Order: sequence, then structure tokens, then C-alpha cells
Amino acid sequence: MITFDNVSKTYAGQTRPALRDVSLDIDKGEFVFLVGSSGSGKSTFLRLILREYKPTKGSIYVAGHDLGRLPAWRIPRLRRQVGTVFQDFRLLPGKTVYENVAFALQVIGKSSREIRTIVPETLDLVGLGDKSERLTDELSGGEQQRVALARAFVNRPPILIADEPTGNLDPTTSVGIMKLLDRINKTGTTVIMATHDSTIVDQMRKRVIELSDGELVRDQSKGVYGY
Ligand SMILES: Nc1ncnc2c1ncn2[C@@H]1O[C@H](COP(=O)(O)OP(=O)(O)OP(=O)(O)O)[C@@H](O)[C@H]1O
Repeated sequence: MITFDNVSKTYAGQTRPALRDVSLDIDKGEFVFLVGSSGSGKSTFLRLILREYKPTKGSIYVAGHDLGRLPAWRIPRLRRQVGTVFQDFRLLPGKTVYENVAFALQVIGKSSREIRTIVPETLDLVGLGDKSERLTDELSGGEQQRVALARAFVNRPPILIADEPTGNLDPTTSVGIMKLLDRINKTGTTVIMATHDSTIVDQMRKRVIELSDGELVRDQSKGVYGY
């Protein structure tokens, strides 16, 4: 589903690469934790998958797209196949839960009839079926992250990227979000999650990829946080 082939990325004006010669394959349906200290290259790795940047060296393949050959007009299609969730939720302010999730479908041209069916189904999946008319600004952090997850998953992308999705949440709320991510993964969605949360990584025992100074230093199945 995702292949990195000798990928390096050096940002403009920098001498040290943020990613250095990284090669790996992530198969369809895998759940992968991306760990490493601050500045080790985790966000850079995720942003390359989204084609926010091109690598300085090497090739990247995502859901059948060769990102080095992807013309700019095809980037939106790539991004539709990769749902994203971030630490800071990034919801539309002043909009309801329903509107936040429906918007993701409106921008890809779904009919209002489809939207009226799919949005409530997805809100039920994340446990927010009874809060669809609430403004997202009035929800707890955990609920806001559920909305963000619903929005990322509403068009059933084959890949979901989560960049520290529990970073702003307390441990109990985080467990709820992880259960949801696990559930989404069990539908066949490939999940890649960057995190500093050792408890979660140690509990879930999924594949762990560790970066250190931009290099891939560990790739462990049923791994632990351990650095
Ligand atoms: N847009 C940018 N321009 C220049 N340098 C950057 C840019 N983004 C990241 N870097 C640098 O690249 C390196 C890797 O950063 P990255 O954000 O990928 O790390 P990270 O592992 O996600 O860190 P954190 O856990 O703090 O989010 C760092 O040295 C960082 O300063």
C-alpha cells in the first residue's frame, strides 16, 4: 500500500536531511506506529506520503501512485485516499458535528442524498450519533477528536494517517480514540500513527517503526515504544 525506496528529504536551506535513505513497505490493512524523539523525522515521513513535499532522493508509492510522477492535478485524488487526523483536531469552527463531517463529502462531489445516509452512519461508528447538531467548539477534546476521525474516515479511504492523535487528550480519552482507530483498521484500512505515547504503543503491540535523526533504526512487529 505504501513503499519508500531509498527516500531522503533535505528541506530547503538545511544541510542535514530530515529523512535519510529510508526504505520500507507497509501492506494493506497494517497498523503501524511511527516513533522517535522530537525532530527525528516522523512528520516529514507523513507529509511525504501526502505529497506535501517531494523527496530529495528516492521513490515513494502510495495506493498505486508513483508520487515522483504524480502531476499536480492528480494530488487531490491521492489525498482523498489518505484520511488525516492531527493532534489539534483542525475542525471547522462555528459548524456543527454533522456539518464538519458532511463537508468532507461535499468537497468531493457526493450527492446530498448520499451525504444524508453516510454521515449519520459514520457518526454512529464514532459514538457521536446523538451529538450531530452540536457545535464542535462546545465539545470535549475527546469528542472533537472523534469528529476529526469521522471526517477522515467518512469516504472510507484505504489509508489513515494520524499525527499524535492523542497528544492533547487524557489517558482514558486516549484509550477510546485508540479503540476507534483499531476498529477502523479492522475494516481493512491501513493506519499509520506517529506518537510519543509509550503506554498506548506498549499496550497495542502493533508494528513499530522508529526513526532517529531521520534514519530508520527499528522495524519491529508486535513492537514496543522502547527508546
Ligand atoms: N518545513 C521545514 N523546513 C525546514 N526544516 C524542517 C521543516 N520541517 C521540519 N524540519 C526539520 O526536519 C527535522 C525533522 O522534523 P519532523 O517535524 O519531521 O520531526 P518529528 O519527528 O515529527 O518531530 P516532533 O515529534 O517534534 O513532531 C527537524 O530537524 C526539523 O527541524
